[in-house]
Amino acid sequence: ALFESPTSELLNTTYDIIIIGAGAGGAVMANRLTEDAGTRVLLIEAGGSDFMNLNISVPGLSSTLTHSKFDWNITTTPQIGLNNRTVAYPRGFVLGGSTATNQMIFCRGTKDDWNRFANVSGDDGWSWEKLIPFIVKVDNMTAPTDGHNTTGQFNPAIHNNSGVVDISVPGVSLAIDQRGLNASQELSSEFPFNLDYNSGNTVGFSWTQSTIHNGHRVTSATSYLAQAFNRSNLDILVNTRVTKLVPVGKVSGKPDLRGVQFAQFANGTVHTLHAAKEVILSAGSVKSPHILMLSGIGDSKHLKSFNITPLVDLPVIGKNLQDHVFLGNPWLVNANFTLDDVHRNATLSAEQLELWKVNGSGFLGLPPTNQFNWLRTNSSVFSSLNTTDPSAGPTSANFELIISDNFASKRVALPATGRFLSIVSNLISPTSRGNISLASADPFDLPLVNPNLLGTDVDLAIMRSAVRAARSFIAAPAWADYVVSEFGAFGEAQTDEELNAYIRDQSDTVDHPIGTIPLGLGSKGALESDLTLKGTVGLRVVDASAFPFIPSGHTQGPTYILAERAAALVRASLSQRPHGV
Ligand SMILES: Cc1cc2nc3c(=O)[nH]c(=O)nc-3n(C[C@H](O)[C@H](O)[C@H](O)COP(=O)(O)OP(=O)(O)OC[C@H]3O[C@@H](n4cnc5c(N)ncnc54)[C@H](O)[C@@H]3O)c2cc1C
Repeated sequence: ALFESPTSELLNTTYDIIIIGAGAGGAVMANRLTEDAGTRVLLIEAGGSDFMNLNISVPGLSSTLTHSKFDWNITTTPQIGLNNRTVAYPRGFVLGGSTATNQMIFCRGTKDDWNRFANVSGDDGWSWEKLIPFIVKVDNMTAPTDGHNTTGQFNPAIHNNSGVVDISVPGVSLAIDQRGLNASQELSSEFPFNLDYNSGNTVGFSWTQSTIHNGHRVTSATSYLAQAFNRSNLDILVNTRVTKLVPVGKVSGKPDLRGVQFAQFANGTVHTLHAAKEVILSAGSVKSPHILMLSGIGDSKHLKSFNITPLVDLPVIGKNLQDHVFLGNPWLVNANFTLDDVHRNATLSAEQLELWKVNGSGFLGLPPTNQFNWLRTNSSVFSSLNTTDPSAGPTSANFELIISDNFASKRVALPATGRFLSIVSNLISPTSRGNISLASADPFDLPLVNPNLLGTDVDLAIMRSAVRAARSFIAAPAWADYVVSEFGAFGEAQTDEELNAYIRDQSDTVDHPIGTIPLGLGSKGALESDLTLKGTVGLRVVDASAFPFIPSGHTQGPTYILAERAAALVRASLSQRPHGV
């Protein structure tokens, strides 16, 4: 059942499992663990239950979600790599978490990404090969909204048709799509066509796959949670923030963290529930480490400076934050329509919304891009800096080029006139590491978020290669009669120094934080390979904070996959101890 507040019925129930956070990780866990009718689960979500809100459902309205009631409204600390600018750091605050507010691109990660996780965790179960049964449990490839023939746009052989999350290739074709394909053919050694970037090897030019079905956004709430809503062994409590984990005792000298405290408002009543079997922390890469720190788990010195009594000293918590970097590069184009028209013209956009309401068709049902390139930086860039390639291996890109039929910038507003083509350069295998730290000991205060975007010279060099590659792609004959000129500050940036200044001035986040409670052996890892928190019992972390390295793709798919295996691990461990912990 769904609870908008903690009623006495809920407070008097004994739950086997308490899950904190209903995003990508938490929703998978809630679904898979309640498949066993004998397991009683409580899912606690800080945000509300309005996950079918129009602004969430319509893909083309996703830009309205940042700074809305569906957002945690976080701003970063000043970013040294961005000339000390602060940037918005959106995180979903609703059933579905960030899957309800994201840009819907669906990636699985690569063979090398997952094999690296297997290496650093010492567990072959995280390798690509071993994960295939879990990978295919996630996505369900569906027909695009316009029903077009999708031959040559993805490889059906590697997709399941019975996964939980509906995905599709773009449902409306754009005038630039054919030019993109032609450019990849004309420059095939630099931008080779890749039939399916979700094969384990992303490298090349591909059609996008998105969490969109019939023009509607698909979230972890409309997929994993919707399947489980009516199960009598699942309760969902919304509008409620977990403030702290509390030990219920000790097992072999380790704190047993099955106690969960929560409240609806700052200074509101604090309730405590104890899970009979396990607590699953899935509050995402910003809030999961925050909750641990509030509970005395993290870098003891840091915690003591806020008068929090340390419980477990795990200095790595909050410190391995990694994120992708966004930079929109715009060209003025010679076209009589681009998506800029929909963004600028209120009448046209209202017409498109009416069309969408009929059957999900029209431009508002599109993902932010129909095609992209995933590319590797020339190794000479790394040798000239006396360093090695930071990507996980040859199947992983160093950067992504997102082809957008509009002015795509997080820094500069859409100009009043002109039509645009943008290539967003996305630094996909960064070396910078940032951190999450406490701003205060008050659980209703947000933590300090420092993703340290472009914090290293290597990252800046990869970004320069990404801007230069965008220019090479647009130099293909396919664009010759379409592109007029580079626009604004982009056009001025040619030398290395000019490029550095442009990149630092215009870059932003791609909203993919990971790694703040990483899997890994030794002091580099906070989690054992089964995702239990080191030095404790009764607690697992199942969300994007568990990745030791950032996947070289967008992060919702890898989080779903991680959670599918996590659910199998929890179920196996529950079946071995049916009568208690
Ligand atoms: C604007 C934006 C664009 C993105 N674009 C893409 C994209 O195109 N493709 C892609 O693959 N990924 C994208 N992502 C990233 C992707 O959505 C995340 O990687 C993924 O959702 C992470 O899952 P998670 O379970 O770790 O966290 P989340 O999905 O963020 O879920 C965490 C949940 O925990 C809840 N929570 C937090 N604290 C508490 C608390 N104290 N008590 C109770 N509940 C709590 C939150 O409200 C939230 O619902 C984007 C993200 C954003 C924000």
